[in-house]
Amino acid sequence: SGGIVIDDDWPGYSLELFSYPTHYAGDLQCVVVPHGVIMDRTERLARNIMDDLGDHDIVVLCVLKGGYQFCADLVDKIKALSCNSDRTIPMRVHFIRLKSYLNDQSTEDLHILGAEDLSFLAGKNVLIVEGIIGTGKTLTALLKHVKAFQPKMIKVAGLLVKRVPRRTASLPDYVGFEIPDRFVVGYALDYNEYFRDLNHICVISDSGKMKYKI
Ligand SMILES: O=P(O)(O)OC[C@H]1O[C@H](OP(=O)(O)OP(=O)(O)O)[C@H](O)[C@@H]1O
Ligand SMILES: Oc1ncnc2c1N=NC2
Repeated sequence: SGGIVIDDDWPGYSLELFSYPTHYAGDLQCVVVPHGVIMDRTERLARNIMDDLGDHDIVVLCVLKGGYQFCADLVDKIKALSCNSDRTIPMRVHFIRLKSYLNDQSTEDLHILGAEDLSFLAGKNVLIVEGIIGTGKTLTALLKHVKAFQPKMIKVAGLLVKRVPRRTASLPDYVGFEIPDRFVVGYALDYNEYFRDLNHICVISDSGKMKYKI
């Protein structure tokens, strides 16, 4: 499934209805996905993953930096399921860094750091965990790279999938939310390294873009 679909014309929640760091006052336009809803959706994704991969040990490949919060919470939910059921999966977690954004634009130069040698993936079940799929360039490059090491199976969990005109990557196997094509921050998603310390997924305001522009 494409996850919870958030329509283009949905105005989002007003910020004054939630708690958020005061240093971001004026930098955010609205709340798109409150933290609590992220956690509840993640809990259900954890169960779906357990149902599909519950009988193989898996290697979780966390895509930094935008995926670290979703990966941490997803692994926690899977662990909680594992210690309350007869189906448990031993999980290993590996971190790789892919960077391609400057301001709110994807750039052409995608750097892959920490993924030089993924030979330990050979024959394993790999779960790639991403915070957001925008243009899909990152995921496309990552899948190509990971496939070269001949894992047994590759599944992708993406918290957010943007509705963009020409997405290159196919939809992830597990999607949290399908969102409009607007630049969002929070829950480890950044704008020039800011807003990772925000719990809710929000749309950045124009003044916020100006304030933290490089
Ligand atoms: O589908 P795409 O258009 O490629 O965008 C998705 C990628 O962009 C962001 O990474 P970024 O380059 O901002 O690095 P960061 O996560 O370390 O901030 C995000 O974390 C995803 O990895
Ligand atoms: O909206 C976004 N916010 C943060 N990072 C990214 C986004 N889209 N692709 C990468």
